[in-house]
Amino acid sequence: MRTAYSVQTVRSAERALMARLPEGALMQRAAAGLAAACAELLGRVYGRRVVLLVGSGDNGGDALYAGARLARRGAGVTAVLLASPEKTHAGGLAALVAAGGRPVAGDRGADAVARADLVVDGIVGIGGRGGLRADAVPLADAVERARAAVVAVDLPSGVEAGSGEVRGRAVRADLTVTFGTHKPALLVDPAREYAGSVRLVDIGLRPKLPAEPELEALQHTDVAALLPRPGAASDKYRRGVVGIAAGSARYPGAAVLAVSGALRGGAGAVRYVGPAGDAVLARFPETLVSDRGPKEAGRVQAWVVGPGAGDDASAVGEVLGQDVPVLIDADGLRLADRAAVRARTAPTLLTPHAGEAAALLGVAREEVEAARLASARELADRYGATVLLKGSTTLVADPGGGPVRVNATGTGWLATAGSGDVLSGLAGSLLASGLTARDAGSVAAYLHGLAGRYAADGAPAGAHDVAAAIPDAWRDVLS
Ligand SMILES: NC(=O)C1=CN([C@@H]2O[C@H](COP(=O)(O)OP(=O)(O)OC[C@H]3O[C@@H](n4cnc5c(N)ncnc54)[C@H](O)[C@@H]3O)[C@@H](O)[C@H]2O)[C@@H](O)CC1
Ligand SMILES: [K+]
Repeated sequence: MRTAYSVQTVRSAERALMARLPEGALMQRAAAGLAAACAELLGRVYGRRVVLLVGSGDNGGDALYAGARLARRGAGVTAVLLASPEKTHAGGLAALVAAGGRPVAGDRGADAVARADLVVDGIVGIGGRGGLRADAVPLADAVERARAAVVAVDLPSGVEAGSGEVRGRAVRADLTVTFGTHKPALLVDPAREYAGSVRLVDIGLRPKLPAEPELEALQHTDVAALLPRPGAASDKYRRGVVGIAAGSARYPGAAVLAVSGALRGGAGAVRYVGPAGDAVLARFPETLVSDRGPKEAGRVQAWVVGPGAGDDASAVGEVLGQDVPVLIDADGLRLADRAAVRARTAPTLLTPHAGEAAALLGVAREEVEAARLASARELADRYGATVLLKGSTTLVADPGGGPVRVNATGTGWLATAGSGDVLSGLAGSLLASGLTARDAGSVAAYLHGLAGRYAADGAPAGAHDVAAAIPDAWRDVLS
């Protein structure tokens, strides 16, 4: 499991660790890791031109000490100081000068950046607020124009460390070297896109961090441990039956696609109710098609409702009244009564994309995209339900707090019609197999993302290809 902690938690863990170490020891650990990553990226250090962008805080201190290490190995190091030398990290600046590095004032930074092989962004780290300040913006522009590789110190400067929001200009890095633990911005879009690849440097912080992180990203082994496996005594009913109430005369395909995901999600059987039974059977004869409403369709262990439902609210209402886990997607989100969702005692999983989440929250879509973490949490609390917010990094938030799951297996190719229907079927199937809403949502997002990669393999793929690739993703996780 990859984890990220809030800025406040990182600060208090750092304080606890620093109290037991000689002064400056933590910064030396950080700088050593940073310098090693820079050297690796450069290949050869001797004779290369390194430019440090140095803000007035400890983030700048890290950059200066790392720059001193590179200067001692023969790099030509220029430190662009955003603040006056008196307001710059004193120890770091002295170390850089002693190693032969050259400090210059901020207004000479753009020229230096243009000639650099490597730029180290130490403008601001976890102490930053509200995008880059005006004096740092021309440097960020110069960095974007430059051919140099860009390494961000702890975080790309300008992103909001704790939320992943980017409210203004921020530096775009090829690599971010972060210390002690990931910060939420390194896992959540849009900030994540600014970070490039991320390397975590161990500075000994882990024992001081609490058990519960702010964010969790599942890895293969975590997903493997959660996947349902049939035992010797399993039959189709014990493996779980998932009910799909989806599709309409206008959108029969949504039903077919939701069933296609559900059949690959581990439930023992898929039951379908709705007007698209013929289309479903034509494609998947193993489906149990019922011509009654959800209430009379027979037992299921979980329901999926909403994909392609159009404007028919009756199925949503019937499903919400049943005391089994329910996943609500697409049209169902609009049709579901919030009070009815809140009143449920069995788990509910809502799976909106940013536009649907915005409609439920009564804000603009752009606001949800800018503040994904806060939006997922807010929606979960308003509905008293688990929320899976789709996107290039999918988030899964439980109501009432606790770590939010973040999934990064997705690919841009998944942004294709019907792909969400497949995800809802898959997640519903996992719910029927007995996973919690949080686990079902995050495992489904993980498998769906991997399946998207297999299906696309560098070229466009349709939603039905994604569904067909789920078994490959499943095998990959277990191997
Ligand atoms: N505390 C610790 O034990 C450690 C801290 N480390 C480094 O220290 C950093 C945190 O240092 P600080 O608390 O000094 O804070 P930062 O260095 O992140 O930022 C504070 C400075 O940035 C300026 N600033 C704030 N917002 C800005 C903006 N929007 N645009 C431009 N400048 C802005 C402020 O004036 C302040 O001087 C971490 O990110 C990490 O790089 C590491 O050395 C590891 C150990
Ligand atoms: K930085």
